[in-house]
Amino acid sequence: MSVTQKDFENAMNQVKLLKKDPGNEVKLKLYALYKQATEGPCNIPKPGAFDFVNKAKWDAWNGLGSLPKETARQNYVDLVSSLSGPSSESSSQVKPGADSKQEGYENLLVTSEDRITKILLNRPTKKNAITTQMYHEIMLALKAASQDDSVLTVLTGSGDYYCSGNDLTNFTDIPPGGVEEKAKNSSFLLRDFVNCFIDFPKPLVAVVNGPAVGISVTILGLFDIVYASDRATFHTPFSHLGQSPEGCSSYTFPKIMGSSKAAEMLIFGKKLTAGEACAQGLVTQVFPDSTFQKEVWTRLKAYSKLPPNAMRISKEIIRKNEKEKLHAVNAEECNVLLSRWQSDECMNAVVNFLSRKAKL
Ligand SMILES: CCCCCCCCCCC/C=C/C(=O)SCCNC(=O)CCNC(=O)[C@H](O)C(C)(C)COP(=O)(O)OP(=O)(O)OC[C@H]1O[C@@H](n2cnc3c(N)ncnc32)[C@H](O)[C@@H]1OP(=O)(O)O
Repeated sequence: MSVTQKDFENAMNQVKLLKKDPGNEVKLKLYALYKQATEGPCNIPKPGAFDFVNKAKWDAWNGLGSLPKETARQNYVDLVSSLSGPSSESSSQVKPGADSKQEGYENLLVTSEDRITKILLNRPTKKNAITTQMYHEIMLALKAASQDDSVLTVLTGSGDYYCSGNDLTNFTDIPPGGVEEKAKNSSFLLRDFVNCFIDFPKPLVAVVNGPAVGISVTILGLFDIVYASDRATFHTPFSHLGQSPEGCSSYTFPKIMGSSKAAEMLIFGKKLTAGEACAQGLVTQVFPDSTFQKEVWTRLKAYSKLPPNAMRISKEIIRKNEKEKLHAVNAEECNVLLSRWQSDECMNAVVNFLSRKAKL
């Protein structure tokens, strides 16, 4: 059976999550098959003999001759699946059942207990900032949660923050194709990431244990319930960063809180307290920090005993008329960001953040 584009994309994600370095020879094979599958036969001039790395890559790609794109795609998927050990499989195929902890994630802790799958952002020393790898891990965890035995899925953070948004060092890892290639890849990644939230089939709950920034705030409009500690704040400093709204917030926020309140957050970067966010409808309920975990989990355990099919079907009927619109909004936001990320305003803001400690 021939592989689909989705299988190919999944395989690309799996490669990023490989626990063990597969070695240079395999990496060259993967590179060559990827290029052949996406661009066809080698179409670039042979690098000079002393440009060792690019010459090795060119040899590997050129060596595939006129192998059809479809076959290259198939071979790529087969090669990745032969490399994926049991730990990387466990990230996409969650083991159903209670009290299980899923291995295979670097910066997430995913557990299933009492019919609730909890996805914990687990990078507290960096305030749970989301690296490129974490975007992939969260997508895999959501996919697994959508297929496991749980009836509710929870996203929460470890340490004092819920999440400080996109890890700004994601801007520094520029590939040989330059900023433009990086921006393009990031735009696809962001689109896929947000799509996972739009399409998530089970009730999705955010347990906002502390301050939330950027994308961790905007996607809240795609959750079914948002519980917040009274320590939490909600901040979307997009203009300060030379960026623009994502996570469908350009559509969900005006709908939830009205256009002028949404503008204060999304254009002017007004930071809301948990109480304010609740008054605006972004947060379902605020709890005192001292009893937050106990009260929230007691509530969620009670909800998890409700009939799962009824909950899933109710979610579906509540959301289904909006889905097409949300996908279109997501695609447009990602497209706008593609050029924002290449702007001087954005680059300067990122450089300022990354160099701030050096200035102290
Ligand atoms: C070319 C195109 C590439 C594009 C790639 C994009 C990919 C998809 C993008 C999706 C769109 C998302 C947008 C957003 O989320 S915008 C919001 C981004 N986040 C921020 O601007 C927050 C930045 N952080 C802060 O302002 C402060 O750190 C914070 C207020 C959160 C906490 O301050 P505090 O003083 O309490 O603590 P520290 O600053 O000392 O933080 C502790 C350590 O954590 C590191 N940290 C925190 N947040 C981030 C972050 N977002 N990115 C990277 N690193 C972060 C911080 O540097 C400290 O680290 P060190 O101890 O090592 O210095």
